[in-house]
Amino acid sequence: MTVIEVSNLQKRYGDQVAVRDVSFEVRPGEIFGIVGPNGSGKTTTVECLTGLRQADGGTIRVLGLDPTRDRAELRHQVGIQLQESHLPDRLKVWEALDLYSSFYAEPADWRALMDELGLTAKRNTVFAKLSGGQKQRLSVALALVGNPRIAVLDELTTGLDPQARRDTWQLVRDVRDRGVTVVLVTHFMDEAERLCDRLAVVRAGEVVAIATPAELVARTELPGVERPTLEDAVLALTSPTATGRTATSPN
Ligand SMILES: Nc1ncnc2c1ncn2[C@@H]1O[C@H](COP(=O)(O)OP(=O)(O)OP(=O)(O)O)[C@@H](O)[C@H]1O
Repeated sequence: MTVIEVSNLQKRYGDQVAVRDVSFEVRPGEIFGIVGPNGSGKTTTVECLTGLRQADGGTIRVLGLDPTRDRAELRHQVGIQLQESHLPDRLKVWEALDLYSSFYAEPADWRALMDELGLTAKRNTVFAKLSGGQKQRLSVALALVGNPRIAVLDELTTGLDPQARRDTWQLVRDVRDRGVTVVLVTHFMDEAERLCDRLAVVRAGEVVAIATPAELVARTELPGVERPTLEDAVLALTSPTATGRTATSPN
């Protein structure tokens, strides 16, 4: 059984091919990571699967639904935290959480989320006066406030301090333990290694490997490198000189 199925996704912006051919499946309750260089199509892919952008080709099914056609229905099932979230400058932290939770039939307890994300002391601070990391925490809280079945998190911990990163990882694990399936776009290999059950590695709009972090490392053979890391493995797969896909099938 799969929660998300992406088959031969394609997306162009004018002449620019952002996603050339992306296919993957996400299983229930897993934390599925998408990694790859800047501009390789990760954000575009997650925007297509959440219905924020319309694909030019291929098919996407999320909980059996089409994200473009069934966007209204999926909105209640999928929580999204995007790279740059903007809220009205004068909206206070608690007001944002209260407002977002009012959009959902069965919201999470926003006060508990505010607490878990270390925002309680900032509850009366307006969005414009939050630090970058605090804005990031708020965007994670807003992605989870609707009690979604799927959470899509794009560069979840960018801008967070080391303690906040670890707290956020724990929060994602807790969310997964409650049965939520997580799709996580990240540039941090420590995050991918600690958090993700499986990773899709993308390069120039194509999936070049799908495997567990440990499998990706085990497959990597680099001259002169005795114990390759996950970063070595991903760089070897995505460097401009890398060719082809790994021996095993992408799924
Ligand atoms: N709105 C847009 N209009 C035109 N081109 C875009 C737009 N959004 C993305 N692109 C282009 O599409 C390609 C893929 O971008 P995308 O943001 O999906 O990559 P990414 O893998 O998420 O990158 P990053 O790691 O830097 O966030 C890039 O070449 C980018 O310049």
